[in-house]
Amino acid sequence: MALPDSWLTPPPGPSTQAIQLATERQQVLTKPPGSLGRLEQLAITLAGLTGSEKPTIDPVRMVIFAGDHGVCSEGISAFPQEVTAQMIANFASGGAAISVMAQALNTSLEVVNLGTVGEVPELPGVRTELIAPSTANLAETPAMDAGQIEAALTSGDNAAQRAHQAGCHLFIGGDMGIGNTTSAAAIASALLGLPPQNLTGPGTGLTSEGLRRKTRVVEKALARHGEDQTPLAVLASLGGFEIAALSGAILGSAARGIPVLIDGFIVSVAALIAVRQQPAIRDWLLFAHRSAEPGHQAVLNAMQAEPLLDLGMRLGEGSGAAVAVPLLRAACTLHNQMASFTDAGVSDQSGDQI
Ligand SMILES: Cc1cc2ncn([C@H]3O[C@H](COP(=O)(O)O)[C@@H](O)[C@H]3O)c2cc1C
Ligand SMILES: O=C(O)c1cccnc1
Repeated sequence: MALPDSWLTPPPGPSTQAIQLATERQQVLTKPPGSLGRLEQLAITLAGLTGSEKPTIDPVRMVIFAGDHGVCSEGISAFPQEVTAQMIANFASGGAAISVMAQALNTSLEVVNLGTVGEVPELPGVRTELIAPSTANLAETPAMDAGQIEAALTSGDNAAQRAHQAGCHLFIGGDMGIGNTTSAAAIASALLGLPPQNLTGPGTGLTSEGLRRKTRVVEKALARHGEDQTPLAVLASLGGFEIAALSGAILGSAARGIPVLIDGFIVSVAALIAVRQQPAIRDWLLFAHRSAEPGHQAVLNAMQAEPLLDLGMRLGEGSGAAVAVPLLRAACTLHNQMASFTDAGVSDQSGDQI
């Protein structure tokens, strides 16, 4: 299988010199040290990742990967499978949550269609990179064959390459695929060795009866899959086109020195695959929010991630990451533009501790 280089090569480390300079700068800005809370460390982290004492996240690149899931035939979503294709059109026409946020934040938004059961016409802003109309039903057989997973990973890596060529300083990946919370729960169960019951949630809004059925489907998929925890094997067996592309995009961004702002449950599961494959990429990940999907916390714990926001969001599309962009911008602007004690003629903290 011809995997992208980023799947095999460790990413560069953050710049220790930029971290040192940014840490010193934080100490001399006109505020009590530590008073900007997590925004201070965020600026220092971004300095290390961008290799600049004064970091920026702009331009930001957002990419939504879309694909359908064969497991929908098990009745595991509150919504019909056609919604995946319909939402691609909605992304293109500007009506989806992530489209509205991209417009408001003045960021570029790409949509990559990896294959849907419903038909999608050629639309501006939508790249058509069809792999198949959907994955196979992961409760019965592996979701993807070798050629399909390779195509999905490469699609993600190519998106990271486009972001790199465009000089982007932050990558946000988003997901669209009815049924993908089932796939993500199965992947997380396999990788974390936790019971499906702990990781399977209502997704788009299943009833408690629906949730019981979904949990049984994930249990069946895991029994079929077995014990193999190799990231690529888990992804092929239990994943989706968009989840694999997200893993490829995350690895590809880190390999090219682009920090990645991770969205909710689905993107975090894609990140977990990437981290298990290449632990050094963990440094390149910032976590935007805690999804209301109950499995998310265990996935965050596995990566020692403390997200910035906890708003009860459970949409996907990269929407939680988009909502956190102004926080990252604020961290950079404060760090870059505040005056130092010396420049502003403000007295420094006295040596006498009272
Ligand atoms: C209108 C609509 C817009 C969405 N945008 C993201 N998702 C999210 O919900 C789906 C996963 O939930 P489940 O596993 O329960 O199907 C994915 O498509 C995900 O991107 C949406 C879902 C719907 C219905
Ligand atoms: O947190 C997510 O990524 C999520 C939650 C529910 C449905 N779709 C996505």
